[in-house]
Amino acid sequence: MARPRLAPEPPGVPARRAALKLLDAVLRRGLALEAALDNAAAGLDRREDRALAHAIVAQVLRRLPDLDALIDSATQRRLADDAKARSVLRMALAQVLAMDTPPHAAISTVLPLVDGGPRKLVHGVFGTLMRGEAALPEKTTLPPKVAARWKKAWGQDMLTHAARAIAQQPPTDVTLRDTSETDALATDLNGTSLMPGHVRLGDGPGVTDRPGFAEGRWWVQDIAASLPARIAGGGSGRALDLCAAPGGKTLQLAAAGWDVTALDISESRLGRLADNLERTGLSAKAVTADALEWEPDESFDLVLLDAPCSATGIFRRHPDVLHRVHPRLIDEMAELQERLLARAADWVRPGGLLVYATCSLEPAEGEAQIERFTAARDDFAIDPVLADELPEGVFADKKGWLRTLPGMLEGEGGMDGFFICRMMRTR
Ligand SMILES: C[S@@+](CC[C@H](N)C(=O)[O-])C[C@H]1O[C@@H](n2cnc3c(N)ncnc32)[C@H](O)[C@@H]1O
Repeated sequence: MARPRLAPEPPGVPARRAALKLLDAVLRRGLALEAALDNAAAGLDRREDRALAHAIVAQVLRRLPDLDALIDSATQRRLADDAKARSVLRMALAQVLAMDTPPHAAISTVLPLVDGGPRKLVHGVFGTLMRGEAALPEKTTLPPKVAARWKKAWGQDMLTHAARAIAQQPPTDVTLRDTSETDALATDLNGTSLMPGHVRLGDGPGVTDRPGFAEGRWWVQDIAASLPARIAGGGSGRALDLCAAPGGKTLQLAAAGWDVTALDISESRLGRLADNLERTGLSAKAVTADALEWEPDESFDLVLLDAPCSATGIFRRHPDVLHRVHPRLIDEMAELQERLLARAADWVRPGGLLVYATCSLEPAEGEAQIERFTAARDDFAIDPVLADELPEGVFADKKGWLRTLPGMLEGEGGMDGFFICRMMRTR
């Protein structure tokens, strides 16, 4: 017997249904936003719906404590953190208060998600907040545990900058294959350059439709993420890019003249690296392996270890890290980094360079690693990062390493949080 056909959902509802699934995957199951997207959006036919689901959830994650405070102000009994009613209210409010969605569109597309459940409650709370002209506070509230951790590490000022940064969409930076094209491409891309070989995109079409993309004259990479390979310098020797995929730093090293071996444990991420090499016409030898087990045949003139980390430094682009990264994960990552660093160091030839980097705002994944490493290895010395290797307004620490924080380049749109240290093997 033929099954009865389900009536199609009203327009706008499938994207919200996917958003609800995605929000749950991040907040309850602790998955990364990007990693959970394919599964959450599997039933969607239209690319626009997938992008909308992602945008709604990213916006909720940016403003979660402030959205929850509004919801709590309009409920007599506090809704549980993981209550469906709270989730759909977060989504509807984020759309009205931060995405310019008209209130009737925001609420009518989430109510079907609580059919047979707390529909009346959701409608009532939303109505109360709209009638009261609810607004998000000017100053964004960071999740309390993150704020406490970062305040201890970096002080109150950093929190103010981080709160400002999370409320905004970060700019898109690109790194150029050929530094001599900086002025020409800054003009073509309607952007501004903060250092040779860098352009911050201005208004214009989507990234892949911009001049020079198809010919591989540049790739997307935050200016902070471009600094580890920049300070590795140009070279004609052998470079090992350890933990290389999807390959932003491999491309930089290859463009700077290094003979690059790019190693990563993830075959699928190395597939993206292969695509990037093809588009840019650059070359590198790709190796799929676990760096904790692999052994090279010879040593390298340069080893760049862009280690796996908590990724809290890229919270502007991946706001999920603010809600799913916990001290235990940071400790696990720090332990892995320590093991990777010890192996990476052994593969540097005497006189060669080791660059260690993480896109983390946690000292355990940066400063503490290098303090411990240099105390244990007297065959390595920090090779201080110099002012003329950095964009104007960004300075190295007096210990010679570079720590980028929210607030740096703030007037120009900010930069991601990174820790970078260059060391030389002395013997
Ligand atoms: C921060 S990302 C690298 C980003 C990359 N360097 C770039 O610039 O595009 C860290 C990478 O480490 C890889 N990774 C994690 N554990 C690894 C291991 N044991 N051996 C090799 N690669 C590993 C992950 O697959 C991931 O691609």
